[in-house]
Amino acid sequence: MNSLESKDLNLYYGNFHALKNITMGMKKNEVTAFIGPSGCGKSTYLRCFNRMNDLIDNVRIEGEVLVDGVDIYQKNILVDDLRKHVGMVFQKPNPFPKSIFENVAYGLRVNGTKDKKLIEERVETSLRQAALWDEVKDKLKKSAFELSGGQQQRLCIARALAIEPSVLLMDEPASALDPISTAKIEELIYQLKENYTIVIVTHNMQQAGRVSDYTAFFYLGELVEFGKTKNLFTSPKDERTQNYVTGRFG
Ligand SMILES: Nc1ncnc2c1ncn2[C@@H]1O[C@H](COP(=O)(O)OP(=O)(O)OP(=O)(O)O)[C@@H](O)[C@H]1O
Repeated sequence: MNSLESKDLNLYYGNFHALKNITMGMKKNEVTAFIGPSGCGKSTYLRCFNRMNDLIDNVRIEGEVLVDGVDIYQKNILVDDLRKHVGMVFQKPNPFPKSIFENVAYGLRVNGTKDKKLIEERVETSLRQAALWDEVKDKLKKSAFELSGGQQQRLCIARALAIEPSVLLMDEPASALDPISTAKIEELIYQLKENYTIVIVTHNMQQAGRVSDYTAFFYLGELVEFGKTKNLFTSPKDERTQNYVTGRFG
């Protein structure tokens, strides 16, 4: 079964038709990259899967969006529960003005976890999963703002992992980072896919090639092509995909 899926999905911002009849599915424990020129709808589509678009005025959605086979736009869906299941990491690291420890513990506390030992264990595990533990284990009480940009982004990943989602949506998670931090995030994505379904929006085609199993190419709100990353980059079927992946526009 697909972990994430949409059927005939259309999304409008007011009168603007931003996503046009998107039907596709993303498999469990695979990494899918969304590529395409600026404004083609990648982030909009990504945000459909944890209903982040609900926070934007004037959005209208038609069609179905399924997470583990469940239509997440049904009336009885609890959005907070959905977001526990489908975590998200944004383009710019956005740690809270709290200590490193409290940033990662935050979601657990909000969910009502009181067991101190459990929280400590989960914080350590999440920081290890995010490949940050060794760098911060001696300064967990320090402010998250004392970390570098790359460390802050891994902290945000640890924060997302702490509440044990099964899906991780990443919107250009490395675009604000230097090459070494970017490499760390890419390595991390590779390791995380064993346990998570990951979707990453990226402008960097080399990055899509390195980290993803499947790639979806979007253009002007349409899904133009979707397939195994290797095939999409080496033998694209659509001329627009070919022009984009060979750098002729975008
Ligand atoms: N809150 C909003 N209100 C109105 N229009 C929006 C809103 N957010 C996005 N759009 C429009 O929807 C289209 C898709 O935007 P989106 O951010 O999803 O594209 P993108 O492919 O992720 O772009 P980028 O690569 O630049 O981040 C764009 O034309 C954008 O201007």
